[in-house]
Amino acid sequence: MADTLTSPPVLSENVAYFFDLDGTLATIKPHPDEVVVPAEVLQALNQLAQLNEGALALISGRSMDELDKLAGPYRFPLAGVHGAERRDIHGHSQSISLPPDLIQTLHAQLTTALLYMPGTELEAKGMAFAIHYRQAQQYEQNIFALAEQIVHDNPQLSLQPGKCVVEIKPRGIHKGEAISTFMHEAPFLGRTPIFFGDDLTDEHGFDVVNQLKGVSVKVGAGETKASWRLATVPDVWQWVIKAANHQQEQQLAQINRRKPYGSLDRSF
Ligand SMILES: O=P(O)(O)OC[C@H]1O[C@H](O[C@H]2O[C@H](CO)[C@@H](O)[C@H](O)[C@H]2O)[C@H](O)[C@@H](O)[C@@H]1O
Repeated sequence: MADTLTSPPVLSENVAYFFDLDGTLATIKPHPDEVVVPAEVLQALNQLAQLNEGALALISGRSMDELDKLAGPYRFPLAGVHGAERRDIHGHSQSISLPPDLIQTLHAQLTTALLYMPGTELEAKGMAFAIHYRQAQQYEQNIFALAEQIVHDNPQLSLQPGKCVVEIKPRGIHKGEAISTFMHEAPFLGRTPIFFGDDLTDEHGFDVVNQLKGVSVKVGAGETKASWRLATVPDVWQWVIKAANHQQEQQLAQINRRKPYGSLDRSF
């Protein structure tokens, strides 16, 4: 079927921006540690945030510590680990926790199981685990079976499949909930949300943004609930830079329109 989704419009004002990280602001790399967001994109994100009273958040499966490192020197509002952690505009953080003995048991169980699947990798994120198999895709089925068994045995957990990864996270946690929480508080409240994401975990976010009559943007190919599409991560970068420049020009034009005659430059 032909793709009917087109590039999202650049919005002018009263926007709340939400961005996923891997596969959206950063191209997918063989290993999670190799990822970067280009400096000019970070600068444009910061400019967008400043032009919108700080209403810009990163909504990611990564931990907030990792997000701060990737977004440095800027500190944006964040939802990490698919929404299990959140930091608001004032820097106040909240996170869901699981019993420490359960975390310890799962860590040991997963570490032991992965010894038999060389090339796979465990990413421990406190209250969640990502099992990566990008370097050992022959184990995909075994990894899913292992994760499904763990979730079956522990009803407080749920599965989050992704790109060459299966994640085990606290049940009921998802990006849609995180975006919804931001949208109920300043400076996001009352604005039109726009959310860019590329993966299954982002579909929860698209749902919420669609309900709020916002703009949902899928990055890359594949079925989606999003209403708009950008083909690649560099397309997202270009969109962000264009949006920042556009909004900056609009605000300058508005300021100039409001200037009283007396303040005109009369230095000729
Ligand atoms: O919600 P996101 O910001 O998209 O984060 C999702 C997961 O991204 C990372 O893993 C993925 O990206 C890696 C780097 O490109 C890639 O090597 C891996 O195969 C992908 O699954 C991250 O490591 C996870 O913690 C995130 O949940």
